[in-house]
Amino acid sequence: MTIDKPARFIIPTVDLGPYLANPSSEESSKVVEQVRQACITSGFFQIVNHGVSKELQGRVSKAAEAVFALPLEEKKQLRHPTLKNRGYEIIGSQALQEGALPDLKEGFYIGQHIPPEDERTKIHPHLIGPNIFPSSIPEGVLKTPTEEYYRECLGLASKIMEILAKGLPYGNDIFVPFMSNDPVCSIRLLHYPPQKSTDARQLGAGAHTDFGAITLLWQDMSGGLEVLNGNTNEWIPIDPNPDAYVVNVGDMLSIWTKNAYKSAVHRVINKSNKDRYSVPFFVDGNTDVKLVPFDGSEPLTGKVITAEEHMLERFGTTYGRAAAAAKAS
Ligand SMILES: O=C(O)CCC(=O)C(=O)O
Ligand SMILES: [Fe+2]
Repeated sequence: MTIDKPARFIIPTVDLGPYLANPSSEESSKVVEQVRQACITSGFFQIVNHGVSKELQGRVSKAAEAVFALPLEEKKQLRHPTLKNRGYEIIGSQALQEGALPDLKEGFYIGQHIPPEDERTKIHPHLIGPNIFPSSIPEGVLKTPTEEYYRECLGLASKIMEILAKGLPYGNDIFVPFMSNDPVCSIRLLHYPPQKSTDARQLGAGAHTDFGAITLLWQDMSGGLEVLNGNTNEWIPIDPNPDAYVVNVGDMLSIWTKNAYKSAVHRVINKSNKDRYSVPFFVDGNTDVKLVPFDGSEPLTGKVITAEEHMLERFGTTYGRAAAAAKAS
C-alpha cells in the first residue's frame, strides 16, 4: 500500500539579494528554484532584499492617506470616462466574489502617464492613457512619489519575470514580448475601513484571482490577506512582513503554463479595528499579447484572447456585479 503524500502548499520568503547582485551566480539558481516551487504549489511567495526603499514606500503610504482623506464628492470627480485603471473607485464599486456583498474597500489607480493624443491611448482607450490627480493635493505628495514608485516596481517586476522565465522550459526571453516597451501596469492604492459587519458575505476584497501575470503587493501591518489552499480548502493568512513584498501569480501566467503555475484565490477581511492600507502593483503587460499556452497547445478554455480582452472581461465582470447589486438594492 502506498500512502499519498499531502499535496504541498508552500509560501516561501525568498531573499532576492543574491539574484539582484549577480543573476548568474550559484545562489541565484536557488532563487529561481524557490520561486518555481512557490508557483507550482501555492502561487504565492514573499520577497525580501528587493531593493525598493522604505523611504519611498513611506511616501506612497502617505500619498494613499492623503487621497482617501479627501471629501467624497471630490474623490468621485477623479474618474476617467473610458480608462478602467486610473483614478478613484468608491467603496463597494467592485465585487470580486460572486455571491458576496460588494467589497468594503476604496481604491485609487495610477498607471504610466500616456498623453491623450498618443496613438496608444487612441487604440487602447480602456487601459492606456493619462493619470488623474486631484489638484488639491500637492504634486510632491501624490504624483511624484507614486510615479517614482511605478518605475521602481516595474523594474522589480521585470526582474521577477526574468526569474520566472528561468524556471520554465521556454527560453529566458519568453516574457520579452509581454514586458517590453511600456507594458500596461498599475498601482492601486487601497483603503479598507475597519469592518464592523459580521455578515459572512461582507469582505474587504472578495475571493478572487488576479487578472494579470503577477502582482507585487505592499501591505501595512493590519493583516487580513488570506490565500486559499485548494488542496485542503483552508484559508492561510499571509502575515505582514514590513520588509517584504507579497508576490502572486495571476491568471495570465496560469493560462500560459496551463495551470502548472497557480493563480491562487485570495481575499481580504480587515478584522483589525483600524484602517488598513495596501498597494498592489499589477503587471498586465502588452495589450496585444495572445494568451496561449507556451507549449503551443490550445488554451484550456478553448478560446484564444489577447491580454487586453482578458483584462476588460475581468474588469467588466467584477465592477458590473457591484453595479448590478447597487441597482437592485
Ligand atoms: O489588499 C490586499 O492585501 C490585496 C488586494 C488584492 O488582492 C487585489 O487588489 O487584487
Ligand atoms: Fe488580488
